[in-house]
Amino acid sequence: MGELEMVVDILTLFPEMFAGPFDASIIKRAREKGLVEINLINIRDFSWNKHRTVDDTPYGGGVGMVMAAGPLFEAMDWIRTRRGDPGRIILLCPAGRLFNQEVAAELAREKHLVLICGHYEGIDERVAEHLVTDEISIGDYVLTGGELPAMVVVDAVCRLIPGVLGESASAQEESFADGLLEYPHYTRPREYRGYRVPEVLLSGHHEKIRLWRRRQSLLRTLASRPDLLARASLTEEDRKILTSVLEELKS
Ligand SMILES: c1cc(-c2cnc[nH]2)ccn1
Repeated sequence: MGELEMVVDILTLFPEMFAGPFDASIIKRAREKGLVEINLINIRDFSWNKHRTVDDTPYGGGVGMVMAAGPLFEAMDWIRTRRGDPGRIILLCPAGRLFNQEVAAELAREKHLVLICGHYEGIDERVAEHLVTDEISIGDYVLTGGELPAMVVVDAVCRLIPGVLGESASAQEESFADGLLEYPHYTRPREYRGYRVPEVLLSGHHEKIRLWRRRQSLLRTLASRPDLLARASLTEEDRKILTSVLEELKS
């Protein structure tokens, strides 16, 4: 068993939604290795009534229901008694800080995360004001709730935890840690329906292959995500490659 690197407590109304993504592949292996512990906590278990409701009508009137603060505060009390104060208490919501690789790396440094999956028209504001430490959005679209965003965050964060990815994958991680888009990948056969693999990849010339791949990453990033290029950590070699690419485009 590996040393426990991360505990993730997920507060949700639909724990059953998480069966699947966390019971397969890399996250499953990380849990089996004891590197990551993921606990699904049903907010309804902290309901204030025997009907297990956790929402109520909005003060000030209006349509829809609001998720009550009480059950969420009491679920946090329960988590604290079991495991002490979490490093972050994250509310998944459209108004949150946009999630990206940088945020994933920041969260991966924590030992204990709590993710709150909201529902209904909204959550009592006292949760955002007095309970959570971070609000995170996975993009500018409204979903049925915070569960899918929670799965995205857990996936992106857990894969950064030491030991979760295999040696080769984590080595690859290093090469893309500089924020460029990936170079194209090919595997057998050398030709498929007339589509051939680039000759350089068949040459066995490792230095040429490395340069070709780096050039492809820079070209792809320039073409599709110039914003990433502006933020990427480029080497002197990269700048020379980009200069030659731009010269070629001009000619
Ligand atoms: C995070 C949460 C959400 C969301 C939560 N509830 C409805 N949409 C959307 C995007 N990122």
